[in-house]
Amino acid sequence: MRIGIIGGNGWIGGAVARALVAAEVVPAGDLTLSCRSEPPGWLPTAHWTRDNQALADRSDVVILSVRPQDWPAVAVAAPGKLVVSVMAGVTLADIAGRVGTDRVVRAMPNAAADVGRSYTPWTATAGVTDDDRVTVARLVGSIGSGDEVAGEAVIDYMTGLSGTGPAYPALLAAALIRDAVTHGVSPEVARRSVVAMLVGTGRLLEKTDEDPEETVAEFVEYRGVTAAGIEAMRAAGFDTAVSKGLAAALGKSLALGTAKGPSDAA
Ligand SMILES: NC(=O)c1ccc[n+]([C@@H]2O[C@H](COP(=O)([O-])OP(=O)(O)OC[C@H]3O[C@@H](n4cnc5c(N)ncnc54)[C@H](OP(=O)(O)O)[C@@H]3O)[C@@H](O)[C@H]2O)c1
Ligand code: PRO
Repeated sequence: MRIGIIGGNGWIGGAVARALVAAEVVPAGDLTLSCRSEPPGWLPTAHWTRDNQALADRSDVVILSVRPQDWPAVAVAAPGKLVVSVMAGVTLADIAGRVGTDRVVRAMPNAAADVGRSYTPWTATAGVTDDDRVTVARLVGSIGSGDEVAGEAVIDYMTGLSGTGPAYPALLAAALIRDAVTHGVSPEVARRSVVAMLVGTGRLLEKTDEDPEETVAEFVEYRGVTAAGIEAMRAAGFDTAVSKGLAAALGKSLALGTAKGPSDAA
């Protein structure tokens, strides 16, 4: 299987390329990566090009990983080929029509792909075969875990949830560290403690498979220090802030799909 990544030098395209080679889904020599600027020096045994059509012609699977506002300028035909898009917002119908194939997948990874820990939901057009599904599962598995989900509405929503990856936990971490520092904790200790707390929480939730709602309820029932913190955060609008943030992210994700170019998408 030869794979091409349009936007292969980008944040996500690069992470996927490195993961595909590391997981031996594809040897670097069967990987074609395109970019607009000078090809970079990393992964020198892959085939680098600025010609997206040449990339599509020498690939069995084409991954689209340019920013949504750059998509209108990408002219590429891959008739009948499997095309996997990671672009936010851009619809299956748009991609199928522009590329000329009925085998299209929309997948939504996140930046944790860089450390093999992306959660990547994906959905497919009716033309996608069982063999294609195996291929997509291998691509998704190389950067972490994922699920096939029922339809594009789920992908549009998940773009603003798991697609944001480390962004919301990082937002929380930054607020916790800022507060700790204003209370005299050294920045290094604040950072180390908060990062350890996030990693530990993830591992714990993964291990116990417990609903986080139950974890919170357990702490609230304990009626100690943690309960005081949780209740004050909630009274100050924590849950509302999260809902409003996710609604704004969904709105932007949908808007990216209808934008026609850079100024429209800003
Ligand atoms: N970043 C995330 O956390 C994340 C998460 C989920 C999904 N996504 C989606 O993934 C896609 C890529 O995002 P990103 O963050 O990786 O963006 P990025 O770092 O800006 O990478 C995009 C790459 O696309 C290349 N490019 C643009 N137009 C091109 C063209 N006509 N032909 C070939 N290459 C072209 C750029 O190359 P040059 O540098 O040479 O211009 C750039 O390296 C987006 O659609 C985004 O919605 C991103
Ligand atoms: N990162 C990309 C963005 O912020 C797509 C989902 C997460 O647009």
